[in-house]
Amino acid sequence: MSTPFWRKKSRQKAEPQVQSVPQPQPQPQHDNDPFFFGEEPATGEQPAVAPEQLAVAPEQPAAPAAPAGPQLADTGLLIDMRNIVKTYNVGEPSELTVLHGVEFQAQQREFVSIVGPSGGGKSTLMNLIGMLDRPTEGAYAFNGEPVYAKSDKELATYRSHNIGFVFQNFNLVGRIDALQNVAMPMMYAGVDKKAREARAEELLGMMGMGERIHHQPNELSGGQKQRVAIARALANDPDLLLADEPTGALDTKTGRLVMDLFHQLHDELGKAIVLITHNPELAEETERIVEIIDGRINDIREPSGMRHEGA
Ligand SMILES: Nc1ncnc2c1ncn2[C@@H]1O[C@H](COP(=O)(O)OP(=O)(O)OP(=O)(O)O)[C@@H](O)[C@H]1O
Repeated sequence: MSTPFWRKKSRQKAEPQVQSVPQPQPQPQHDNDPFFFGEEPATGEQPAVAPEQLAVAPEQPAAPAAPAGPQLADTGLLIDMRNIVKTYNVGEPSELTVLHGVEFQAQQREFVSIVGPSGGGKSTLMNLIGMLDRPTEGAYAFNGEPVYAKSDKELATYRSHNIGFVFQNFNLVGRIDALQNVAMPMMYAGVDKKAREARAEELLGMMGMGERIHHQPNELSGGQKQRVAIARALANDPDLLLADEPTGALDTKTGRLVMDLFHQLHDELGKAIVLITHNPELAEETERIVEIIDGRINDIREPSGMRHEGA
């Protein structure tokens, strides 16, 4: 059998460099809705669905005067997170530190998986990578830009242009069709109706969903819903796709097709992908496997089994 297409590339891994930085400041909690694309659609249009259907907070709190926190040197990395500590319920009896000084980096166009036992902090880290939440301590540069220097409002806009989310349960908006689901992030980004519907149609076509563009989510199979969700994640042409157990709700064969799509997006469109998975075989298909146990990085390895020093 010939080598699968996702095995064919090799990449040079640059060593990240970090400047010494001032002490971080705790940050206020952030709106953590991945489908909040900004306060109002930048087109000035009324959204096709009410904000509550989108789980979009209709009124955002005034942007906090966020301290910039520590600054990282621009290393050329896509993701550069340093000393990330996340404590939930600070100061309450239920206070719980879930991430203990995590260092997480990803190269441009890298396909990384995050694995580890349940409760270890994978989704917490994903929420931080996805800018859905802020850490208690730590620094994060995305494409060289300091993330925590941005207000919540700026972050929502920045996130919608740079990161596409794919979840286990698809998170499509019901009662609107596939085309409108995929077009929605573009409406919030200010793309006019004709252009966004044309792009949504193109993306759905790329996902093999060209025949289903006017189907609503409840008229689609699980695999089809996930393909619509992936098309939506691509709407604003982000550099990064964040996928949390994207095959978890699918049967093996359909999950395989979805995973092949991710490989295609990585290889053909150059998307960086961070995949959270409990499936070791899927993790083995990625370029680097990061294992988190009890809120700490336990191991970083390549699928060949080669270990990185300092893991
Ligand atoms: N919003 C929150 N408030 C308080 N505790 C939380 C919150 N979110 C997560 N936790 C706790 O943080 C810990 C890590 O949870 P997290 O969901 O990040 O783990 P995980 O590795 O993704 O687990 P799984 O594989 O089961 O999804 C758990 O003990 C969880 O109960």
